[in-house]
Amino acid sequence: NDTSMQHRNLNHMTREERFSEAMRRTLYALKVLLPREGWTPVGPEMKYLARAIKEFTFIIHAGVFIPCIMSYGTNEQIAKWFPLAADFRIIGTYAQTELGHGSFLRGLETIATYDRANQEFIINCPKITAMKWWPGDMGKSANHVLLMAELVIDGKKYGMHGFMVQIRDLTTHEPLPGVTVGDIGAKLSFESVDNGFLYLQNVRIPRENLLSKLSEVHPDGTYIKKGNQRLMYGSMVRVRVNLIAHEIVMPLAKACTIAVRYSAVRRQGLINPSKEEVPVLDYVAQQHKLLPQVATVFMAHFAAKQLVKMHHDYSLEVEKGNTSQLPELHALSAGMKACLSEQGAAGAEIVRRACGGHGYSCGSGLPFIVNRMLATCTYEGENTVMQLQCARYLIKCADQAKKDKLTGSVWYLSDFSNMSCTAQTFGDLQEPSVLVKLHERRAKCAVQHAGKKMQNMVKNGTPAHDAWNMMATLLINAARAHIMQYVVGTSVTYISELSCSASLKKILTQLCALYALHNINSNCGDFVKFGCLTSAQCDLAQEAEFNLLKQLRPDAVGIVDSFDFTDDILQSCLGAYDGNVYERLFEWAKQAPMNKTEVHQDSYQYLQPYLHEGRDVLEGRGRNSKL
Ligand SMILES: CCCCCCCCCC/C=C\C/C=C/C(=O)SCCNC(=O)CCNC(=O)[C@H](O)C(C)(C)COP(=O)(O)OP(=O)(O)OC[C@H]1O[C@@H](n2cnc3c(N)ncnc32)[C@H](O)[C@@H]1OP(=O)(O)O
Ligand SMILES: Cc1cc2nc3c(=O)[nH]c(=O)nc-3n(C[C@H](O)[C@H](O)[C@H](O)COP(=O)(O)OP(=O)(O)OC[C@H]3O[C@@H](n4cnc5c(N)ncnc54)[C@H](O)[C@@H]3O)c2cc1C
Repeated sequence: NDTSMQHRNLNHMTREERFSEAMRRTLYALKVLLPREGWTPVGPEMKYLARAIKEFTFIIHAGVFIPCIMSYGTNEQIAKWFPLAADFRIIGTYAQTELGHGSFLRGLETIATYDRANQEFIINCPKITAMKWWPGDMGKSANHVLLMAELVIDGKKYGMHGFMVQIRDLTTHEPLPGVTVGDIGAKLSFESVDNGFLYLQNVRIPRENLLSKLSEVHPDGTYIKKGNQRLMYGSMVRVRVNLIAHEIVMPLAKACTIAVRYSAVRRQGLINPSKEEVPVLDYVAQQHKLLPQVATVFMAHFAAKQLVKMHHDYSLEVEKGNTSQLPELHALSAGMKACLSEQGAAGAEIVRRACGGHGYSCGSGLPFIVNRMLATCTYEGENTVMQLQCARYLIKCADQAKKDKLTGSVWYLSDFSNMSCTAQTFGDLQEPSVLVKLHERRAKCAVQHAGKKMQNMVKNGTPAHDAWNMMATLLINAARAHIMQYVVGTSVTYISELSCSASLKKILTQLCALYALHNINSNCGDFVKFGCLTSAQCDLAQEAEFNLLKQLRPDAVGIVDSFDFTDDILQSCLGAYDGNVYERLFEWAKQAPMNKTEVHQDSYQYLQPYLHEGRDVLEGRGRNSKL
């Protein structure tokens, strides 16, 4: 109810207005509104905030830069920089991606050369492709960066390390000497974020600015490794784990709320010619578009909770020096981020399109969501690259499964029990345990299939790296299959252990079955090819899905209402709680800047001569048409 937090209509603002407004609102919320325990904003307001604010600033400052200080800094460095960053007295970003490289980190070109005489690092972008490009909050906001650069001592390269680099003056906010920095320009989304470019030329920083939890450089230039160097990639794992809830589950839930509510209001066409026009939600085709996406919200939410717990447990172990869980966590987080962002972004577009013409209007609130979700397929690890990382781990585990009993998320690779499906009715295929087994079997076969193909190629003389490249599509499919069995399996377990009313558990179980069956029916080629289902059972799987659509239709609006988004959060003429779609659309359009005058003078000047000629002809004064 705080008017300072109410959204102005984003679609009627310029990019610079949105950038400025997001910064005002973010600082107001985080520094004025929210109670805090040290850095952490606490209380129910924080949860509301994560749902409420459509456009944050300082996402990277808060979500990446500060956690990196904690992950890569020594206690002294944390004591120095954390309080400043936590209180926004320095604004930072995570500057890793370059103009020439984003996925292949070993190809990064920015270098930090140790100057022993002055005990400093000299930072350089040796050529244009080395310029940092994309980091959020970097173009106009940040005055510091956590710069990921190649450490060089006496001509020897030591790989990517993290350096704290000040880029703007703390009084004037002007770029410091040797720093060229700015905004990279208009993007598909994230209009309020100043993703930036950063060109560094002979910028000197003290030796103490190398974040030294995992390695350090002594004054004489001696390099000391202090831990598992893979932890240098830890920031990316943490963001991948956390972004699923924030940037995939939440936006998809908003999109589904809008589309389902609108579909319950929008009447278009007839089912029974003798009856009145129906709400489009009564069309099974519409249910088939919307309800599996609603189910995805819940299943992705449950799986993400499990992954967050796994990351938390791993973090506690790392504090004790045990990094043994890192390979599995990296593979799972990379795969989950890639597969759920792929599903989420596609799902948001499916439900947008299901709203017809008004779904194409920014007044629906849907284009904002769709465009923003598209970015999740690219940032924090481009999806293909992440799926291949996941597949790399699965192939290794499949080899190990031949001699060891595996545990964790890959346990099923060493399960050699009979997994044939005995389903005789579509009801059998709605059973959670049957659906879990089907997904495990499909994943196991997909991993083994990809591995076998590569082994055969290598046996026939193909170099391993070429076999890997040529089988990439199979490997990506194996990664997707692995994640799907993880999502279905964790969701079934989560729901079974949930203490809630029987009616709620029934709905959640139906949604879980719908999610699993929709995945089976969308990938039935795999399920038949790997002998998981017969062709007749595939028919039953389709019947099972259609039956669930029918069962869930009466509760569809109630289910999305349970996400509890206010109208101010949704900012949607189609998804407002009162369902007054047409009045809201008309009111919204009238507020558009284009309508602030009845005649648009700038364009009228071009039209005027022709209109006056037309007027004269119609009033009998003018010459006949030139044509
Ligand atoms: C307040 C809450 C906030 C919540 C968050 C909300 C976020 C909101 C939205 C934010 C918006 C934008 C943020 C975006 C930020 C960015 O995009 S930051 C930049 C992200 N960039 C990347 O992800 C780069 C991807 N590339 C890589 O990670 C590596 O290049 C790649 C892994 C692809 C290859 O690594 P290499 O070392 O070259 O080679 P490889 O041989 O494949 O791997 C070697 C070895 O290392 C293991 N490995 C790789 N990565 C990791 C890792 N991250 N952790 C652990 N281990 C890793 C790999 O498995 C291999 O192991 P093996 O045993 O030899 O098999
Ligand atoms: C909105 C947004 C915010 C961002 N914020 C930040 C930030 O704050 N900090 C930061 O450092 N970066 C940030 N980034 C950059 C982001 O991390 C990179 O864009 C991302 O890692 C992808 O790398 P790339 O752009 O080099 O794509 P590329 O890797 O060049 O991708 C191009 C194509 O090559 C393919 N490809 C690449 N490598 C392989 C491979 N090994 N095998 C098969 N195919 C391959 C990809 O699949 C893709 O199809 C942001 C990006 C966006 C869009």
